[in-house]
Amino acid sequence: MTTRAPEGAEHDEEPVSDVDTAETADVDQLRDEIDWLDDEILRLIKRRVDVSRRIGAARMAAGGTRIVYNREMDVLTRYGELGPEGRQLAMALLNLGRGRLGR
Ligand SMILES: O=C(O)C(=O)C[C@]1(C(=O)O)C=C[C@@H](O)C=C1
Repeated sequence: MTTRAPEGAEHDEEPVSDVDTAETADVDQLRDEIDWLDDEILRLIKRRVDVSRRIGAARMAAGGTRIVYNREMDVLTRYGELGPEGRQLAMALLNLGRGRLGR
């Protein structure tokens, strides 16, 4: 069944036509995908933090430095593909890996 939106109806109101219903279904599906992606991203970030901390602990136990600047530059360059926000993201990841040691 197709109904028409009343004159002056706002777009963010309840769906009133088949088209609106289809768009809402699309958005719901896309949001499900975003939720799934965010879960995966979080899982991978936690894994990265763990691996980064293990490398740092092993290096320091061997008398090495906590930070390796050329490796950090590689990470920053890689995420720089996403522009300035990518570099911010890389810095956040590096800081998470440093944990308390880096504060
Ligand atoms: O690659 C390393 O040697 C690491 O210690 C990992 C890592 C990282 O999180 O990417 C963490 C700290 C270093 O300063 C550089 C890179």
